[in-house]
Amino acid sequence: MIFGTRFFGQGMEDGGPGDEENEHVLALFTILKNLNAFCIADYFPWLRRKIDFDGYEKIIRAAIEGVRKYHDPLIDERILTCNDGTRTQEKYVLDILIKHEKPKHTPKDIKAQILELMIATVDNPSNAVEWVMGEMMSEPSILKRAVEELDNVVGCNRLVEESEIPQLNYIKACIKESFRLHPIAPFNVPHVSVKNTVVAGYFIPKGCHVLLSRVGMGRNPDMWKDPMRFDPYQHLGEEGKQVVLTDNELKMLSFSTGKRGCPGVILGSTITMMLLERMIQGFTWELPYNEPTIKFVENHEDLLLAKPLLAIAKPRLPRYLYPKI
Ligand code: HEM
Repeated sequence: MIFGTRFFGQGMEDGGPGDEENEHVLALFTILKNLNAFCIADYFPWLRRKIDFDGYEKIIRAAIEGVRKYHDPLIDERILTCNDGTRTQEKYVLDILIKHEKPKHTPKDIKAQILELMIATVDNPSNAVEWVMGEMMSEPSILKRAVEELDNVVGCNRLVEESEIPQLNYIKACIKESFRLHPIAPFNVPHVSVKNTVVAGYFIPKGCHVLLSRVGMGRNPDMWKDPMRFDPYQHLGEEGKQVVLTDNELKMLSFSTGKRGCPGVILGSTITMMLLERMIQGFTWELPYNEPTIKFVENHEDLLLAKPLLAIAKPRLPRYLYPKI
């Protein structure tokens, strides 16, 4: 979508990502993991490259280099071919950024924007779906109801399409519940107040760093009944009412809200929904016999499942829907 390539490098023989993409994704996750790290040079820029308590500046510099060694040569080459007229297509985000006229973006801006889009997109959908799959497998009635919804709306002779998302309300509620109970990170990205202000009776001085706790909101017992239980029903509301994955009342934090809220709500919702729908429509899922239970334990630095979910998938639709098997 951004570059017009599925992943960096040649990939594996089976069509999956290879070493280069693994390195790229690992570097993106390192940046994300350290988003809230305390770096003294953020407050006193003249200390940059001089004092680096706990080494966070070094970690982030290395991770950014790890990402940019894949991005930047492609961006530089695309800028050349767009500018000399060899490339006329405006098919991908990169083409659009390069050809944008008012304002005209510099190569430095384009590289920064692409890096931002990459770190903004990579983690939330996969984390939400991994947790929801774990929750569904440990509570099979949830999985059964989700699969029944797909069978009723789509049937078993073709794959679910994006246009059907509005009719898959229960599955949407499962994803929303995953965003509530299992956010990818304990805090939202840091914000800085631009003027003195009062929010909910709290005085926030100008220049203050404001961190919203995603777990504090999503697991708040004053707001949610039995907050540690995975319960998609609490998002369903009245019969026929659409479930939306955003929460502008900030009872929980999925995409956040306001001027700096996530600009990728529709794309992010679609990626997450399609990933889960295709997985549960296309396959039955079981735990391996040597690991029959799921340990719902979170990582220390982020809130990913500490031990990645391991499950066995078996096709459940007619054979012609799996051309590569
Ligand atoms: C399920 C998927 C996603 C979730 C849950 C999610 C959630 C969020 C959250 C919580 C923020 C922080 C908002 C704030 O600072 O208050 C954010 C920011 C952002 N997101 Fe998403 N996001 C998702 C997918 C995407 C996608 C697909 C894109 C790209 C097209 C994207 C682009 C961005 C950008 C550029 C920002 C920074 C906005 C700014 O600082 O002004 N996100 N997202």
